[in-house]
Amino acid sequence: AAPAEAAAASSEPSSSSSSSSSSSSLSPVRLSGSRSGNCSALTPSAVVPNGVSRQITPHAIVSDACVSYDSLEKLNQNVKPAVDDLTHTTDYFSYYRLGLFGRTCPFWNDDSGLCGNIACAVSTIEDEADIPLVWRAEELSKLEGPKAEHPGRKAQKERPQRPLQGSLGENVGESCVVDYDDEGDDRDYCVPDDESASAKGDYVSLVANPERFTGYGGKSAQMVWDAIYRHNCFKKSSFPHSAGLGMSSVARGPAEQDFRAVLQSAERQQVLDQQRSQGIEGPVPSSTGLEYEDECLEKRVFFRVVSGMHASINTHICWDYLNKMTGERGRNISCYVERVQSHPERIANLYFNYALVTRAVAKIGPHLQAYTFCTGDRDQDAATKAKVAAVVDASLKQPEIFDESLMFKNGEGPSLKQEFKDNFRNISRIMDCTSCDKCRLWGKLQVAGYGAALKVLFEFDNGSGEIPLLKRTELVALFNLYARLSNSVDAVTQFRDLIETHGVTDKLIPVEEEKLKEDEPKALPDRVKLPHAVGQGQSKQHSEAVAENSDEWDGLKEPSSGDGNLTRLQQAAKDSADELKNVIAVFKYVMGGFIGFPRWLWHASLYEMDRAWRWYIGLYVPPRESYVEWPDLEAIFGHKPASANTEDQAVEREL
Ligand SMILES: Cc1cc2nc3c(=O)[nH]c(=O)nc-3n(C[C@H](O)[C@H](O)[C@H](O)COP(=O)(O)OP(=O)(O)OC[C@H]3O[C@@H](n4cnc5c(N)ncnc54)[C@H](O)[C@@H]3O)c2cc1C
Repeated sequence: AAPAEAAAASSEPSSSSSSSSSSSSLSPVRLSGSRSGNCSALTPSAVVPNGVSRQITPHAIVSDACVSYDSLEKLNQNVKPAVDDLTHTTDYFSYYRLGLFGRTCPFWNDDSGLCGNIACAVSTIEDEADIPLVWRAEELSKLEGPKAEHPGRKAQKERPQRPLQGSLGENVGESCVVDYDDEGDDRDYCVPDDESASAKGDYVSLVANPERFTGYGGKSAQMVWDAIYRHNCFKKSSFPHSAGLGMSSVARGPAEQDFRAVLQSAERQQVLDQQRSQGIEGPVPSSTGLEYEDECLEKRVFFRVVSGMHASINTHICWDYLNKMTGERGRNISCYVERVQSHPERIANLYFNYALVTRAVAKIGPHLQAYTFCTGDRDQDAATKAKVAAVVDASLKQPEIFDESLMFKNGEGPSLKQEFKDNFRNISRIMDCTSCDKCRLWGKLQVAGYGAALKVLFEFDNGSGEIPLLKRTELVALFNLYARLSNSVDAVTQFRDLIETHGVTDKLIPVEEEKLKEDEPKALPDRVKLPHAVGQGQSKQHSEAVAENSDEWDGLKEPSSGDGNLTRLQQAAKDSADELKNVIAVFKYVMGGFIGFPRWLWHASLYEMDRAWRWYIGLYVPPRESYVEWPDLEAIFGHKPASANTEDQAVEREL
């Protein structure tokens, strides 16, 4: 993707070239160039020579948008808590329906082992034989949490409130989750028309499957990225000045186009492989046109969206990285520096995407007031609506952010609009070649999210008063994409601070306490935490969870070569911290008792004397106010300790 990246770099404003290449690429992100901040001032930017990565300063305007980097970071301080809350705590936005399984990679033959076969991804990275099973790429790639099949029309009709019959969990508001559109949204917007329409998709939990390091990589991942960057070219007819390697005629149907693309891609891949085997770095044979700096706004935007998505995924991988030998999770600074920070144009593209999606959310937001999120649960519906409104309010704090009205207007612009859309559909199909379920989930969701954002930006006219019709899947994808980008922007700012504190290091920076708690159920089953984790009324679910996790734990219990020691040490340290908290709580309680006792004794004595006097003179005697009771352990500890619950004790004994 080197030439394409150079093209992205070229879209940085040229006004501050003096600050460019000299500064260290390892220094905190510096963004360069400046612009008036007025969207209407947008012009195609000057071209810089291949390979020149400009440094950028915080006050610079993000190219092709109309907002500075630091304004976006400030905006994100409001957006992040709201969008995290929305995507983590509402049923509507935390489950996603998509066709994940049974799809074949339309670009390579699965038999070749290059795609669709998990083994190819695993075998090409480091030798995994020495790695405990739970940390191998194959395991890390698997989807976790509940999964439900899309119910047929009959089930939807017969059980409108419980069409999924509790398969996602008893407390899930199913009317907030089920997508009543049987056509499947991903097919509608992001997958070409000739795709098999048989699968109706599954519902998966986005919260149980966070986007983070999975170990997926090697040739399979490389081919997918290569395909994304090189297959999705704009037709030659739209590029009068583009490279001569493009398609010579316009194919009739999507399948025919794909076929041609596959043939072309195979040829290009051959040349690329040859170049790589000879150690030649440089322009890949491609028909993107970008290497020849076909720099109309639309084509730049298309590339920037893809590159920004790639940068966001890589930022999350480095942010939530796993050392597969020790099971330690943490921030991987050198990974981030290598993959993202040392390429300022990738950061620029990431921020550009953030601006673009913010604009889409702000544009559609007011229309969502009329939207019903959960047909069968009024409370959840109201709560979801309020949380969506909070995100939209936050996004509106920066009114001038991206001016979509400048796109698809001049020159070849209008003819590019359909291609833009088709290319996104194509990218969605390429995602089926990702042989890692979790990566495919997030890859597809994000592409669908960009598809929805582009639809909002370019299909709906602000002035017309027309209400944009987004389907459930598109809305869920859009807001979860926004949450991903918001987390990436936040991670970029936090990595900047980490680099200042730790320098560029290979050592993982531990994830703070809160994050560890989220991760524990995967890394350390509940059985380990039983005495602390069991709360009131949880015993049944708890014992089920223990049963479910016990296999996983068995894999970790007696690691053959000391693997997992660090994780258990972390757990031991956490247990000690919990105990210390309990001791402090008891200490405070006892000391509070001592201090309050004289006062209490004085009041109780006066009260009792008053009662005695009343009894003596024959007046009404009020009931006694003082009595002896056991301390309320829940109030002291903030939860009911396991030992106080006999049912839970039984579970403990069983184990
Ligand atoms: C759809 C998809 C989703 C994925 N999700 C995950 C995931 O959730 N967790 C996980 O651990 N792994 C995931 N991966 C794998 C991950 O993206 C990398 O491919 C893998 O970590 C190997 O990284 P790499 O350093 O070889 O370079 P890659 O990230 O594979 O990059 C390949 C080439 O693309 C170019 N490039 C890199 N970044 C950019 C950019 N921002 N803009 C332009 N060009 C760029 C570079 O020239 C690079 O050499 C996913 C892969 C795909 C295709």
